[in-house]
Amino acid sequence: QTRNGVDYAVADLSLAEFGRKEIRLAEHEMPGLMALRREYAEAYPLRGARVSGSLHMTVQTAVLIETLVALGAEVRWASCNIFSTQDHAAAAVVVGPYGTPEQPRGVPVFAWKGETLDEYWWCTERMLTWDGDGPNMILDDGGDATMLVHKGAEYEKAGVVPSADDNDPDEWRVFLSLLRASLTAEAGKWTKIGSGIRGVTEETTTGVLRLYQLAAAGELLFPAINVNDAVTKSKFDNRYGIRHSLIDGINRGTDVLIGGKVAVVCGYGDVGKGAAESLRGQGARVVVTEIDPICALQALMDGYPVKKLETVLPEADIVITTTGNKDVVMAEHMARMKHQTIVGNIGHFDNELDMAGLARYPGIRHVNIKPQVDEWVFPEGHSIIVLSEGRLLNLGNATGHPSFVMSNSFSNQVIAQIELFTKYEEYDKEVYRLPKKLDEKVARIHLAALGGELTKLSKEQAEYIDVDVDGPFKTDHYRY
Ligand SMILES: NC(=O)c1ccc[n+]([C@@H]2O[C@H](COP(=O)([O-])OP(=O)(O)OC[C@H]3O[C@@H](n4cnc5c(N)ncnc54)[C@H](O)[C@@H]3O)[C@@H](O)[C@H]2O)c1
Ligand SMILES: Nc1ncnc2c1ncn2CC[C@H](O)C(=O)O
Repeated sequence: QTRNGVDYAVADLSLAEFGRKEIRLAEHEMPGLMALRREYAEAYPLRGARVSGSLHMTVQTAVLIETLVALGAEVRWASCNIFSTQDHAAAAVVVGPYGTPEQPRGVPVFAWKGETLDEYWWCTERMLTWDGDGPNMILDDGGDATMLVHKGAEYEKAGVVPSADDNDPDEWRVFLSLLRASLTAEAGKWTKIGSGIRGVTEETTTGVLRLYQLAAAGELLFPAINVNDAVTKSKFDNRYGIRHSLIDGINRGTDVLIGGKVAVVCGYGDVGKGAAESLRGQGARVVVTEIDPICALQALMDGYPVKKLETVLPEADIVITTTGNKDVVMAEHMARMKHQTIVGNIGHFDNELDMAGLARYPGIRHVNIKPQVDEWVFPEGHSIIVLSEGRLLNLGNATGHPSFVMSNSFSNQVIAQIELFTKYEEYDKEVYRLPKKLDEKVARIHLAALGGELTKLSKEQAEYIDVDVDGPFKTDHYRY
């Protein structure tokens, strides 16, 4: 739809007032973004930027979007997951701080909670399709927007969109059919869009992996900044954000007592560490599975047994995947689980759980309990409870990470957008990280907001540890 010149597709514009109230409260908890608005108030460094954003459309993301606009950008937005949109936040962003549902004056948003796969890719295409000149920046989470541009340009060059294989996931089939229709409707659309992009800033681990793969293959169409590996992003959002939002999702989804239960956490990276702490904080007996001896040893040193999933299945009450990998919990595993074991994923994509294999399991019966909570009953009688259909449950069953930790992540996003948009000629078609000085700048803002008091190095001390009095305080290879 278009109202007052603002394109949008959201659940219900009348939710905007509620969304605006929560956005106002969130701003107080997002000191990094508010500091950047003050720092760049009159400079408008993003004037001329046309940012296409694919990132969970939450209250926190609304503050990010309105920060980009405050710095001069034009923005179009879609969510990067079919269940993660908060409809009141989406409505508030379309209406804007000064508009009304009748006369919106905000930003085009194409997102609602509970999209189908077809609707998801329709929203993603709309987010990338501008009147006149196309986007000149992408802000991505997981890489779907970047993939649409790259695959679109690739298939335009090949002159054909390939057909999906029989064992391809539905998502890929839907993606290819959207591209087939898009290439028919407008020849050369994606090649043109790709050539107009100055750069992409990527939010998450899985999206960053895809960028490095594109770069390694020499296929990256534009420079990229890996926001995930800013220390003030992944060592905070991935860990402390999950510590907060994992049990939120399990509680809202099932209201099952977590204390005393056996909870299996697959993966002990940044997210897995937060997940284990979240569950142990509720009194669960946490067991970790890992492929990497270093992370496995960390888990043991943190007091968690490290076992193979097959070993711990007979006693597991809760199984959570956090790996960024695929095929971690298969239908055969689920068939061997205890009655009413809770199964969920907090990795970026749903392919960590074998949902297709579960749906095909002989004699399986599906019972929807409520939105994003499904019981799957095996023929011999036991059932499992799957959250958010295997999609990231902290956003599907709850509201994701809290504002303060997203302020860290999104401050890095805004800094990265300014860096790439204003200095894109200095960048090649490679993947970059932000300098440590900017990481420490983000940390300083949030440290102050929590009342932290930094100790000042003397000149002699600085020389002794070979750093500058004002930082950077660590070498590039320091691990935190
Ligand atoms: N839900 C959220 O809010 C949220 C937030 C941040 C990141 N993420 C996503 O979570 C995922 C993990 O992110 P991360 O930063 O922790 O990545 P990471 O690489 O730090 O950790 C993943 C861990 O999983 C392990 N692993 C890989 N395959 C495995 C397998 N088959 N069995 C057991 N362990 C295995 C790896 O060794 C690694 O230690 C990514 O998809 C990321 O995009 C989600
Ligand atoms: N509240 C949130 N708003 C937007 N994105 C969120 C929120 N909580 C988790 N995420 C996922 C983004 C996260 O940085 C990632 O890496 O996936």
